[in-house]
Amino acid sequence: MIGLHTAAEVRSAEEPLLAATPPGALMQRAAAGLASVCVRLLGRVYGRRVALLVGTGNNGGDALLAGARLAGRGARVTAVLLDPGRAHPDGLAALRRAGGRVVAGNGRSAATLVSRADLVLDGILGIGGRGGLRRDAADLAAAAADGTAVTVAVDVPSGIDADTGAVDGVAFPAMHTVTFGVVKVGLVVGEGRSHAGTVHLVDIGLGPHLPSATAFQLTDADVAAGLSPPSGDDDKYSQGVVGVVAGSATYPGAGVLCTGAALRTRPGLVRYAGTAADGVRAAWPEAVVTDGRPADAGRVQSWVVGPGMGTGDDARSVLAEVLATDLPVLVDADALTLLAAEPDLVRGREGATVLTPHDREFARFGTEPGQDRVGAARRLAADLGCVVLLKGEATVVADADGTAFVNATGTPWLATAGTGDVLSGIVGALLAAGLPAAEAAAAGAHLHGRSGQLAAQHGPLLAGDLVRRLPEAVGRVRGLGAPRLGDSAA
Ligand SMILES: NC(=O)C1=CN([C@@H]2O[C@H](COP(=O)(O)OP(=O)(O)OC[C@H]3O[C@@H](n4cnc5c(N)ncnc54)[C@H](O)[C@@H]3O)[C@@H](O)[C@H]2O)[C@@H](O)CC1
Ligand SMILES: [K+]
Repeated sequence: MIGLHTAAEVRSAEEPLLAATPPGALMQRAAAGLASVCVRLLGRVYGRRVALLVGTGNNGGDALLAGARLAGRGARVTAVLLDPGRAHPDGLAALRRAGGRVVAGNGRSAATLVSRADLVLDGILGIGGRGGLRRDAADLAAAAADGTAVTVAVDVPSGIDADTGAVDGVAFPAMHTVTFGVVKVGLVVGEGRSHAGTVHLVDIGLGPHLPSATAFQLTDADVAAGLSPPSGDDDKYSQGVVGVVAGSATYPGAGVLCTGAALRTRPGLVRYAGTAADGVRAAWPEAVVTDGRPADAGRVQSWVVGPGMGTGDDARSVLAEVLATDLPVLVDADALTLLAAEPDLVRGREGATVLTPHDREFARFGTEPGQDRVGAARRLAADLGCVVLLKGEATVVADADGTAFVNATGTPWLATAGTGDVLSGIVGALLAAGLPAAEAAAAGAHLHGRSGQLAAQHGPLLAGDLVRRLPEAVGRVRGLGAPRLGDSAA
C-alpha cells in the first residue's frame, strides 16, 4: 500500500530530520533526485533549454539547485523569478555559479522563454502555497501548457492544494511531478490528479519520522493479496455466495451486468432475486435465479441492492428487507435515492454497509462532494457508520473510522452507461468472499479500473466489455507484484 500524506504530516516529519542533518542537506537531496528525473526525461541534456519557474519559498530553492545541476551538465538554464528580491539566495548563487541565467517573471519575454523551452520546472509553490496562482504565475503556467516542453512540477503542481487536490483558479499543468519524501494526497485525487501527471517519489529520509498514514493507494500486489485463488478444499459455497437485487422486468440490463460482474470476479455462486429474473436467467445460466423476494433466494454472504430496481414502494420494501439482515450490503443507484430519504435504515446496522454514490447521488445525502473528495467521503461515512465509495476520475473510498483509499486505476472511457452496475457486482463478490468492507470497496474499484484499461486498449468500451475482461484483470493483478507509482496518470 502506498501511504498518502498531508502537508502537516510532512512538516512534522521534516522538523526532526532538519535538526539531525547539516543545513541545506535535505534540499540538496531533493534537488539531486529532481535533477536525475529531469535527466531521464530529457535523454540528452547538453544544449537543451530549461526554464525554471521560481517562487519565493523552498520549492523555488529546489528548482534552482536542480537547475544548477542541469546547467553543470551543459543545459541552457534560465530561472524566471516571480519575486526577484525574495528568491532562495543559496539556490540562486548555485545556479549563477553553474552558468545559469536569471530573468524577471513578469512580461512577455518570460512567457516566450517558457513556451520555447524543452523542459519547464515548476518551482513556484510547494506545500507552503496558499490559494491559487497569482496573475504572473498563471500566465507562465499557461505559456508552459501552450508550449512543447516537458512540464515537471517540483513536489506539487503549483496552485493545487496538497491535501485535497483542489484547484483555486489556475494550476500548473504538469506531465510529471517529482515529489519529496511521501506522496501527497492532493497528487492523486480531484483536479490535482490530472495536474500532477506521472508521480515520481524521491526518498529524502522522512520515513522514520512520519506518522502512520490514514489514506492509501492500493497497488496490484495489495489487491492480489485479497484475491487468493480457491484451494482444493473450496466449493461453490465456501468461495462466497452473492445475492443480487437489481434491474426490472422492463429494464433487465442492470441485473444482467451486476450478476455477470459478480460471477466473473469470484465464480462461486450468485443468487439473483427480482423482476429481471427472465433476462438474468437467459444471460447467465450459471446464476441461481428467482423472481421472488430476497428471502426466497436462499442463503447468501452479501447483498448488492439497487441498480435499476426503481424507487417505488416495492423497491423500498426490498431494500429494507436486505438492510434488516446482518450481512454486508452494497447499496447503489436507486437504492441510494431511497436511502437518502431514510438514512436511519443503515445507521447502527450490525453488518457492514457500502454506499457507492456518484456526485449527484452523494448530494442527495445533504451536501455536494465539493473539491475535497476524501474529506466529503469521510464525513458521510462517519455520519452514517458506513463505507462510502465516491465515484470519480479517482474513486475515493472512506471508512467510518476515517481510513481512506484513493483509486489509482481506470480510464475516462469508463464514463458510460452500466459501468456502475459492474462495479457493484465486483464489490459484492469481494464482500461475499469475506474482505473487510472498505478493502472490498477499494479492491473492487481497482479491479474495475484495470478491467476498464484492458477493455479500452483499442478504443471505446461498453459495460459488457468490462465484465468480459474481468478474469483477465484479476489475472493481471495477480501477475504484477511490484508497487507501481505513477498510476495516477492512467
Ligand atoms: N523543509 C525542507 O527542508 C524541505 C522542503 N522542501 C521544499 O520546500 C517546499 C516548502 O517550502 P516552503 O515552506 O518555503 O513553501 P513554498 O515554497 O511552498 O512557498 C511558500 C512561499 O510562497 C508564498 N506564497 C504562498 N502562497 C502563495 C501564492 N498563492 N502566491 C504567491 N506566493 C505565495 C509564501 O508567502 C512563501 O513565501 C516543499 O514543497 C519542497 O519543495 C524540499 O527542499 C525538501 C526539504
Ligand atoms: K511546484
